Amino acid sequence: MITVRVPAKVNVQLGVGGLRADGFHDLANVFFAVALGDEVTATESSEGVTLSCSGPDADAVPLDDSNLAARAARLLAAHHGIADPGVHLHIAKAIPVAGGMAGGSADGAAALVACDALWKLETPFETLLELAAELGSDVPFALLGGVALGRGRGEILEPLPVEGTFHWVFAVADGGLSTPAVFRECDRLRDEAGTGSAATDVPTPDADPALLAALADGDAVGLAAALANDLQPAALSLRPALADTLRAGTDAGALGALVSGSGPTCAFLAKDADGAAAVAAALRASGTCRTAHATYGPVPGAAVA
Ligand SMILES: C[C@](O)(CO)[C@H](O)COP(=O)(O)OP(=O)(O)OC[C@H]1O[C@@H](n2ccc(N)nc2=O)[C@H](O)[C@@H]1O
Ligand SMILES: Nc1ncnc2c1ncn2[C@@H]1O[C@H](COP(=O)(O)OP(=O)(O)OP(=O)(O)O)[C@@H](O)[C@H]1O
Repeated sequence: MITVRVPAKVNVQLGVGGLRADGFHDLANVFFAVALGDEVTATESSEGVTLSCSGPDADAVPLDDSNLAARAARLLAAHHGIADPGVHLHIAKAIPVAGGMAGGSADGAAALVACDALWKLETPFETLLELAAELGSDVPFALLGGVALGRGRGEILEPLPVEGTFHWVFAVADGGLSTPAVFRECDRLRDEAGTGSAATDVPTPDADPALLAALADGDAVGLAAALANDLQPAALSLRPALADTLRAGTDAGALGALVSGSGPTCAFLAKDADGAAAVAAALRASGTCRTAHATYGPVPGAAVA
């Protein structure tokens, strides 16, 4: 039996370029791995690839072959020519489902690492990264962890230097948002703005030097000032009540706030651990979210516990 711990992510910068011919967008995606995470346990089985899930959101997690953990197990087996893989994967789910924190991607990355260890395959890390990119744009980062710049559709990763620990709060919404729907709404808003086509007139984004410097210096105030998410207007357009959540967190003393990835989870940067606990308590009392968690990062990527 192998248990793998895997982090959720927040995008401290999510620059979204034009819509590509393949339906994806080029990104300048600064991923940041946080301690709020899932655990995936792989056990030998003679009954094919099977799944179970526990945690408050377990009912929202599909237990069929669409689950990214099952897809990861099958992909790894196919890569090694294993015709009839057998594994039971149990997901202990703490990452909000469809929350913009890459929960499914995290489980896919964790399943790659867990099955690789269970089946004693010793797959090179570079190969695991390639398999991860086949599963989804966010999956390679869940393997890598830390802080990294993702280019292309987010899968071409460059680790970034970071100093110290940053303290975060995540406000979990009722219900999720569909990632493709949020990208579509981003394009629709851009087309509607009359500044050109969302497909052809959006420059390729780049990482913000001020944000990179704040990360490298361990400067929470500087990072808070540089937080930026091009998907935020789209998430707010689809879920206007998120503006109340963002305001409640900043009113409670957060240094900075933004929608996490495609949302609807909102992320708040705090001064220190006590500040994060206070912001989380205020958010829980505000009635503007289902719950709120204080956590920290960066933390490593998917690894055997
Ligand atoms: C919003 C982010 O979470 C930020 O990290 C990611 O960009 C989304 O990554 P993901 O959930 O792994 O997404 P994928 O499973 O690769 O793609 C789902 C869908 O999201 C849209 N998508 C995703 C990534 C990207 N760079 N451009 C896109 O337009 C596409 O419609 C795609 O069909
Ligand atoms: N292991 C999994 N855990 C949760 N959802 C999964 C999983 N595998 C597949 N899914 C499906 O993926 C959908 C998106 O879930 P997920 O939690 O990955 O969203 P997300 O965090 O918004 O993703 P991202 O931030 O990568 O865009 C779910 O609604 C569910 O149908």
